[in-house]
Amino acid sequence: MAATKDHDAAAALAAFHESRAGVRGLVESGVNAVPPIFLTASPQPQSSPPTPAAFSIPAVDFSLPRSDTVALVRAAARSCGFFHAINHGVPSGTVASAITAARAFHEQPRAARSAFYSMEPVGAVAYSTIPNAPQQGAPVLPWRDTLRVRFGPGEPDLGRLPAACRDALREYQRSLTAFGKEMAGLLSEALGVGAERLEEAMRVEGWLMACHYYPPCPEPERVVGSLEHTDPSLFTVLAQDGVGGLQVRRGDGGAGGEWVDVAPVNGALLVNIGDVLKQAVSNDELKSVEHRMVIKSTQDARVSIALFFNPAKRGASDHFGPLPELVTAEKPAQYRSFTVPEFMSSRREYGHSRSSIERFKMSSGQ
Ligand SMILES: O=C(O)CCC(=O)C(=O)O
Ligand SMILES: [Fe+2]
Repeated sequence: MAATKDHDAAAALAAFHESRAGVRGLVESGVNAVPPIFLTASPQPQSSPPTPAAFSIPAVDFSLPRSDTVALVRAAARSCGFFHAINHGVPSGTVASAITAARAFHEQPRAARSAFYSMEPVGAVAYSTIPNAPQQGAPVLPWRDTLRVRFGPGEPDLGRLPAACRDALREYQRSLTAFGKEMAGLLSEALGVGAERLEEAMRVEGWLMACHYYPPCPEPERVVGSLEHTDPSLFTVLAQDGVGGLQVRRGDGGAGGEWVDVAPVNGALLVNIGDVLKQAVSNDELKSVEHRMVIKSTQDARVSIALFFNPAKRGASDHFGPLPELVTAEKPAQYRSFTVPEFMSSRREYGHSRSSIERFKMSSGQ
């Protein structure tokens, strides 16, 4: 019985990928019931339960005197792990054009976008519905299509992308690179190790971009946009439209925390701390917080763009571990050092487990 079910799911998954049209393709063809490979065993609440004290993601204003901005980054990165960057210097038109371009890519006619459908990157580009990491009760697929673009190392091969989308995404990545350098300096100062420390240690680059498209769903509570996960990055910067659906886990980062909605803030960029910064640098001073996507709408598609900042130093001898300045007799190193390729191979690019944390965690007595 179970074997038949597995076989059916594998066949349905293969047929879905062969359609090369993504979840958007299903919606275009007028499905009014969600196919089983998208169904979750535990229906998702579309809104977080009302919290006793209203919760909102902290804002960090980049136009304040620098020491004030650093203090806000420090407080947010230690408590919530997420913050909205405001007055961040990235032109609002650049962000808006990138969101429009990502939407245009995902909404172009089926035949045009299916030419890009690929699980693995072709050149710098892959467009697909990325399966969920296998997990008890989790659906095989999320209700989401993703265009991944790799901007480095070297010159990205973006020639195959439609011109409108190519130019806007390139411009956005260029602008975000400057923002990311600024962010790295602020985080470095927030850790008390001097503004240049992170950059000198690892060279911080935002090379991997994920343009997500969450189509409207006829039965939103029965699917997931993204399973809960932490990001395999130093930090991630997210631009999103106004539809919403992102939730973060509050509390100590453990499995018991409640889920709360992250309401989109017009003009803000959402920054979150990833596992590489938490572990390989901060020695658990900063928080890498679990988040997930629920589908909110039966009408509107949601678009978001995640840019993952990571060390550009990726050689076999480039080992990263807790910064020596942050290791003390009272707080010994919580993680052993690792190379970026070692870290990435310990989890999928969009992995949903925290196994990498366990893998690099020092066991007592080590
Ligand atoms: O689309 C979103 O808001 C979240 C995406 C995300 O968490 C990711 O790409 O890691
Ligand atoms: Fe994420």
